Amino acid sequence: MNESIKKIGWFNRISNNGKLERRLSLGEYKRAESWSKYLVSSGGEIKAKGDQMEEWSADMSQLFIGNKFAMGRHSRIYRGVYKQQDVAVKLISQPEEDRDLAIMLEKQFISEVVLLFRLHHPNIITFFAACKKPPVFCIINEYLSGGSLRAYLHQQEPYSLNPNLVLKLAVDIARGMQYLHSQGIIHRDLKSENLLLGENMCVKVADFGISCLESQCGNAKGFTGTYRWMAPEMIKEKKHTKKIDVYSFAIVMWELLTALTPFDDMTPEQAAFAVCQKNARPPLPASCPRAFRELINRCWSSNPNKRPGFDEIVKVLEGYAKLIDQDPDFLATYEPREDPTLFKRCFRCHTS
Ligand SMILES: Nc1ncnc2c1ncn2[C@@H]1O[C@H](COP(=O)(O)OP(=O)(O)OP(=O)(O)O)[C@@H](O)[C@H]1O
Repeated sequence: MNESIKKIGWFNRISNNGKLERRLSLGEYKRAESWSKYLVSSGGEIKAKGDQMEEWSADMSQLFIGNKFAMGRHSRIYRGVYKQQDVAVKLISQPEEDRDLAIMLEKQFISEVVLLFRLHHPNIITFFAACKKPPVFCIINEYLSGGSLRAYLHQQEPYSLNPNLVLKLAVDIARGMQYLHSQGIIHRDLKSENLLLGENMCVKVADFGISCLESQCGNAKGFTGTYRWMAPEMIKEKKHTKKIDVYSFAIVMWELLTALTPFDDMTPEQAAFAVCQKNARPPLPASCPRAFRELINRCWSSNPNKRPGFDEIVKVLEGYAKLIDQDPDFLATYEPREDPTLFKRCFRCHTS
């Protein structure tokens, strides 16, 4: 047994009806050896167009599953080892009693796998493989030991993150989103819970369950994103564009600056109403550097056309990062109105 497998300690298995059974001890594991015999037996591969299926389908003889460490609304996430690498295994089980939900989860699974398969970027979670054995689906991604950005922020004192760290994290997120948009994909659920931390506080964008190709997104009717991070046009169920992710990015920047939950004195529905009807936004702290304040205010503008795209956001943030290299106090002392050329300078230092 290799070291990675020993590390995760316990091993689970899926029964013939697709249910995850109790953990196996190491002794039992030796008999079970891997998930292959449980998950692959009835040939539940992903049915997809073309040859992609072959490339996505997990080689189940190479998958070992350890402890559950997180849960989503309809999923459980386990540590695991796949082809000798640390992975997170997301198991989605379709409820027997709710056919509509079961169909929706299957659609989301297929869509997430199709999108993940084509994404390759240092700020996007790395996808390894997937398998489908209704009523259970699994997605195997790289394991990110830092957990979610939300969990990290909730361990910090409010307003305590160093602005330079805020900038570093924001640059990572913006680069991931810039790449995603360059691929024609809208994330539609960008929030700190769907941002994961890897080595050296590198942030990676994750959870593409409700993402879509911009050309195929349609309107947002029946949509299940998260209100506190959701752009007003999305809440109103109008046709939406990539700019909804820019709005959510502004809320994530607010989270970085405050380490709090947006609109935490309201229910999600009250927050949605306040955003749409009263143009409410979570209050930026007085300590917020002006460089961030200006960018955030543009990004969460109620008019999507006034929001910058991620190309511009990345350039601006990278420009700030370069200026910090020259002057570590740059963010504290930045006075934009007295220096109208700053944005241009930022662009120049990025491109030079
Ligand atoms: N690859 C990973 N590495 C480390 N932690 C992970 C990984 N994938 C997921 N997690 C953890 O599991 C949580 C839920 O994962 P994810 O958002 O992918 O599930 P989900 O079913 O789509 O959730 P929801 O539908 O509620 O948004 C994340 O917030 C994170 O804490």
